[in-house]
Amino acid sequence: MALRRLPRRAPLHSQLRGAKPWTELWDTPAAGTPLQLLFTAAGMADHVEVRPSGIAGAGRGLFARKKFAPGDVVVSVDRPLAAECEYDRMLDTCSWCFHRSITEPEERAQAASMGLPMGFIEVKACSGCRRVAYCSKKCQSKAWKQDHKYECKIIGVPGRPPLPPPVRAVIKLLGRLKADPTGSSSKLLELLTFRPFEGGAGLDEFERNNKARLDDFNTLAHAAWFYSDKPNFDFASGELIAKGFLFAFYSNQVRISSPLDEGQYGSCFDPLICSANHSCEPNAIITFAQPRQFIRALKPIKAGDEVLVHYVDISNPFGVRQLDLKDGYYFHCRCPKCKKGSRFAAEDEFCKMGEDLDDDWFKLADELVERHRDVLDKYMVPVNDAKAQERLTAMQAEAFTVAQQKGAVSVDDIKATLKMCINSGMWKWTRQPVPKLCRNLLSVYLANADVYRAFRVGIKLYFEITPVISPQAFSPERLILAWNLSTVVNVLCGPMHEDVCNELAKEAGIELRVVYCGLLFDLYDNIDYMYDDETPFGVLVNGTYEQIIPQLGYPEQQLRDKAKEMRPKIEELARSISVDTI
Ligand SMILES: C[S@@+](CC[C@H](N)C(=O)[O-])C[C@H]1O[C@@H](n2cnc3c(N)ncnc32)[C@H](O)[C@@H]1O
Repeated sequence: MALRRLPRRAPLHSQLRGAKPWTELWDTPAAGTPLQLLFTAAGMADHVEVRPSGIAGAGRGLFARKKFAPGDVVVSVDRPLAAECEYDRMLDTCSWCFHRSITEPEERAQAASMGLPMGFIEVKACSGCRRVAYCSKKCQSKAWKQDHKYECKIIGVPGRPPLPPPVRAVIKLLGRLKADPTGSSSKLLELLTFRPFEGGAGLDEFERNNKARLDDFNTLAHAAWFYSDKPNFDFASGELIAKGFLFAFYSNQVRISSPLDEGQYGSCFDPLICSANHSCEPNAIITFAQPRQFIRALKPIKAGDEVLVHYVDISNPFGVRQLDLKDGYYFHCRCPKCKKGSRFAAEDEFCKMGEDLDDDWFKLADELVERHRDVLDKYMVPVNDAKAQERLTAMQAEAFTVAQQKGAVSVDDIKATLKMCINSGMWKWTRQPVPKLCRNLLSVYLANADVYRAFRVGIKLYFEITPVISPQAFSPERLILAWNLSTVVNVLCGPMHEDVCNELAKEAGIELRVVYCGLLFDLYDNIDYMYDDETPFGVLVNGTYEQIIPQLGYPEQQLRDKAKEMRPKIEELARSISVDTI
């Protein structure tokens, strides 16, 4: 971050002292019940309501007012209130609708030939700032009208380093509030009632626990306020409001990504969506459909049930989930599952008791204890024997460090870590980070166009691992994996890989074309629960299905029966793939 460090300021709690408490500010009759205005504006008042959460200490939560079946849309917003592109996406992704465009000609032609939207979309930089881009005049004009006008001159200053996405979000929110401090924009102040900020208490807690981060945070909030021409408001100091907005964005932001692309396009914050609390056993999920954002039911939800989503990967063991929530969202999870602790959950189980680690692994484990001493707390595995606990914890730290490493990781490093987990006899294939390591291996094989190996790890993931960690067949993980695997199998069915097809048919009785159809059926039957026909992924899946299946010259039911018959064979092949042959 290339921002100049600004002069130290008094701690937030002392600035707040003597000021009107935040809660009082928003309790004026004009403000209405916090969040009610936003709900009414979005027309969701009949579907959901906000009231005290069933999770102790979690503040408010989102509750269903009617019943929802799996896949139903519980909440829908046309575009999140604040949504910003990542630094490296600002010139290839539309800053309004978040469709990405591929700029490299060869890659673009390939994407277009596969029917992928990023092969057709073209973005143009804003002629004012040249820092952000749009895919159409319509998107540009919507963005300008809503809030780009407040940041265009600020971010376009020649030589000024790009501002972090949350700072840009705050500049725009301040601009909106400044332009209309008492009118409809005043409802933006409801953002300050969000946990963990709620009246500045979250910031005070932040200061107690993480002083260094608070300094950075104050610097960024000051920068947003300063660049916005230091606005002030009758009801509170502009800089405090900037802090509140920044904290609300930082601690509640949701990643913007696309199922058709790896990586992150941006981050967003929407008060309606963000009123749902986290659970490690959620009944709903947040999805993004460029630029619409939804909460969709994962399980049946009854009227009166709290709608709970996941903020972090819930297939991780208890300790890792708790830390991810603490680091990313600044709270300790007190969902019903976490209240029971770590001992009984499937994702925390090892194949054997920690004390039963084979002697052969002691030397490696002791080396890892030294290497990961600083993070042992984070990966702690509770075991009765202290030495066994330290060793298993260090192995878990090593496995997660490799699995979460950013940037290029070699196939050898991933495989060595997988071997440690599986050959030590401690990990199941479904215990994290083994699934993550397999997914990383799949990405590397795909990037290297190593189609056969991608197929092997892909079927291991799709037919053996993911059904356990993502039980709903329409979960994004399952659908995305089905799509990736279907493209791999389709390539293997081509003339270049005839030998592979023949060998699989001869050795295992597996017909790859039938496997391909089976994957298309899985996708077609489940896609609507998560991505409707207006989303790029929905269009792609439905379009591929409608083009391919009728061409095959068999009645659809006959193809479905054949795919069903083939399934146990491919599942058996998946199970037979060992850590040495993956
Ligand atoms: C996106 S907001 C959700 C709305 C929030 N409960 C409110 O009252 O504004 C996230 C905040 O809710 C609280 N929260 C959400 N899920 C929680 C959980 N499982 N356990 C404890 N607190 C939770 C935390 O304070 C967290 O920072």
